[in-house]
Amino acid sequence: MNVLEVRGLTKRFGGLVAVDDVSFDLGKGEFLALIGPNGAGKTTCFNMVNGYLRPDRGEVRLNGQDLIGVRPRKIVRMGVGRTFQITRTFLSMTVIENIQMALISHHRRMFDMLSRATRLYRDEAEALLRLVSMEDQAGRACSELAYGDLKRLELAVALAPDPTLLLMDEPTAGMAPSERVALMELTAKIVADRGVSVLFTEHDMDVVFAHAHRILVLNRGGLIAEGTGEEIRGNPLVQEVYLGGGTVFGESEADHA
Ligand SMILES: Nc1ncnc2c1ncn2[C@@H]1O[C@H](COP(=O)(O)OP(=O)(O)OP(=O)(O)O)[C@@H](O)[C@H]1O
Repeated sequence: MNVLEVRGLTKRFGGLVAVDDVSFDLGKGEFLALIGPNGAGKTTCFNMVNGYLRPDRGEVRLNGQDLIGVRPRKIVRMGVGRTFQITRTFLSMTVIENIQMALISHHRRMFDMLSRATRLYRDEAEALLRLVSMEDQAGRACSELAYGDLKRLELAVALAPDPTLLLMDEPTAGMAPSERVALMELTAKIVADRGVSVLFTEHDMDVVFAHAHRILVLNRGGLIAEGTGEEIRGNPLVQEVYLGGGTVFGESEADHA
């Protein structure tokens, strides 16, 4: 059975059809990229999968269970994780406290902000830190972390609820090209080891072609292509959309700098 099944997903904002009759499947352990120019509808698609937005039409099923109308928190409990930016509040905490907080929230326990020495889920948090090779940074304040380390921490936090599906919206945004490759290699290794499926959006085509098992291309809300990296690179419609946007496959952003 597919982990995720999306059928006829449609969302309008006033007169604009942001997502137009989009259908796709995501298999177990698959790394699926959702790409497209700015405004193509990628984030809107994500937000309908994780319950932040209700579609006007269409179906979303996780392991056969209908997700339409289910609240975002419940969707997380059903196994959909999402990398999210660590906010200002969380920056004031240490690395390990951030992961403990995610574990505590997942297990519906109360987090005692005043008791910094909390031992709750410490072992599990340390295991997650080892997964992203940050065990030596457990006691550091997040505000001191380098950007690449913060992204690795975000990945560990997203894995805390033990998701079967991980949604990653532009996971490498703001990173240097070399850091992007390292983060995606780490992500690919972890998700393969844990059998997690990943749906990710990404503007860096080098990252997409290096890691996606399959690629979906959105343009103006509609799915215009689906296939392997090779198929997508050779697709004339996709080339036209990207060439029109000034992006040439095979050139990294560094080439434009
Ligand atoms: N809440 C909203 N209200 C009105 N229009 C919206 C809203 N959210 C998104 N849109 C519009 O819907 C379209 C799709 O936006 P979306 O953010 O999903 O695209 P995207 O592919 O994620 O773009 P980007 O790559 O720039 O993040 C855009 O035209 C956007 O302006």
